[in-house]
Amino acid sequence: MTHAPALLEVQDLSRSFGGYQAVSEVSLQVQPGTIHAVIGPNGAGKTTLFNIVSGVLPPSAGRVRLQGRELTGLRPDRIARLGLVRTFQGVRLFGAMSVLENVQTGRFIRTRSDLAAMFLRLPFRESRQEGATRRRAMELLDMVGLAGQHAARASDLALADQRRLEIARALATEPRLLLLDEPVAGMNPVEVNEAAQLIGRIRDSGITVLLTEHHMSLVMAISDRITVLNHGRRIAEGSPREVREDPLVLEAYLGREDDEDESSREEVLQ
Ligand SMILES: Nc1ncnc2c1ncn2[C@@H]1O[C@H](COP(=O)(O)OP(=O)(O)OP(=O)(O)O)[C@@H](O)[C@H]1O
Repeated sequence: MTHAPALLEVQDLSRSFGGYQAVSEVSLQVQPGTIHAVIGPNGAGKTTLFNIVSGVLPPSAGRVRLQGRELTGLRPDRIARLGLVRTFQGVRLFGAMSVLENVQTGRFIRTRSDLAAMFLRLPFRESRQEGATRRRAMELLDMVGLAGQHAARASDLALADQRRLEIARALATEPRLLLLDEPVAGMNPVEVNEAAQLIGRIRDSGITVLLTEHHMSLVMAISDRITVLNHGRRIAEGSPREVREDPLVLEAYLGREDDEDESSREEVLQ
């Protein structure tokens, strides 16, 4: 089987904190048009990997490329303009702004003067560009199921809706690759199901998704490919079925007697 060139290439990435090696020589390739998950027990290095890929942290060694373009060492806003954007485990919205305005801030990474006007609440003309931005923002709110709440304050939304809004704002930057950091943490089963459908729709709209998540049944249900980390190292990669049956993966989850996360240990066996 021949693969299209990878959209994201992570090559021999390492990161240490003091003497502690949080990520060790991790390589992975994300194919365009896929949902690719990075999983692993607590402390495996998933967030550190995401922080490096999105420019929040520099690596100690290794490189990151998007469509062959070097991202290593670039700042997050520059990386976002090149087409890679992320959400965070803890939701980071502009709480005092409306739902619609939050999505518009994502769009404005390409038009900074409008962004400044909005932050300063300057009366800015409804230019043709601004009108288009607003329409696109409403389309994205519709896609994530929040169009009816566009005028609400972001901080008044329930957690699941805040996560949806964060995704809409990220999509407003028109990414090629969307990184989702634990997108369903704290959600109930109905919300998880809705989030799974949304992530599928995002992939089907042509945006590649790289996500990390502890919710194993979600990961197994929606991922095209899964990379497994343990103690900072890549221990497995493959389809959900291959990963689920990999003895090294089972050992990584089962072999930790001190692991309090019973649910993920049981779920990985499903
Ligand atoms: N800024 C930091 N300073 C020191 N150690 C850190 C720092 N960030 C992460 N670590 C350590 O690196 C290791 C990997 O952490 P990381 O948060 O990347 O794991 P994770 O797989 O995302 O875990 P979780 O699933 O619990 O979020 C952990 O042992 C963590 O304590």
